Amino acid sequence: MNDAHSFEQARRSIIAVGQRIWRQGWCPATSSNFSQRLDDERCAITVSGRDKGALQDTDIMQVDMQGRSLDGQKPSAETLLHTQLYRRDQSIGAVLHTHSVKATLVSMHADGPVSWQGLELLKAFQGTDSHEGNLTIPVFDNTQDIAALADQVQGWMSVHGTGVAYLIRGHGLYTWGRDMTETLRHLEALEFLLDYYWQTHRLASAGERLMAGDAKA
Ligand SMILES: CSCCC(=O)C(=O)COP(=O)(O)O
Ligand SMILES: [Zn+2]
Repeated sequence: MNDAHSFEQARRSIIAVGQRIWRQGWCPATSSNFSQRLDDERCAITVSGRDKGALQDTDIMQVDMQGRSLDGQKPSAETLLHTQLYRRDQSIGAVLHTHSVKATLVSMHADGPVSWQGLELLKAFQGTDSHEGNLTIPVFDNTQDIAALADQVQGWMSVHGTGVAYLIRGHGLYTWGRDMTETLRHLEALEFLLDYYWQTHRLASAGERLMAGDAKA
């Protein structure tokens, strides 16, 4: 695939994925950012501040793997979180970042990494072929210093492996995969798992309040 064709294909897939996940309510109010690898040196990424449910061709731009604009447009404020992933793992072909209510709730509730096990939907993740598998994703504190956050993510991955996703507290979810189709599957599975986590923990804490005699629980 030549350069122009590959950028055009990335634009089409980012625009389509934006429409699909915006309809789910996972990227409100211009939040979220999406990218797709073009080659070892470049990725296509959303321009900062654009409506992710109504992306136009001009809302997708190119950056190098240090996050520098290659066409004069202003890339996503969180570009370094995408390029960290592409630099770390050559097999990563697409990255999706979203701001769903469930991702935000779970990120605020969890006081450490979030885990799931015993669920059939875990098989949606590349490399997991049984519901008996376990998935754990880290939660990083939010910051406006995205370069520092990218370093922190890199440090975590050096110890624990690349994994498939992470949460940023009070902010949202990052996930990735070998291509956009796999990354979208990971995102949808994670949204299911976050919903499941939230509902089970909410029920558990309501039960605890009932046991403690709080009639309003
Ligand atoms: C209104 S959302 C605040 C910024 C953010 O978290 C986000 O995901 C969107 O930033 P971008 O620069 O990629 O549009
Ligand atoms: Zn964000």
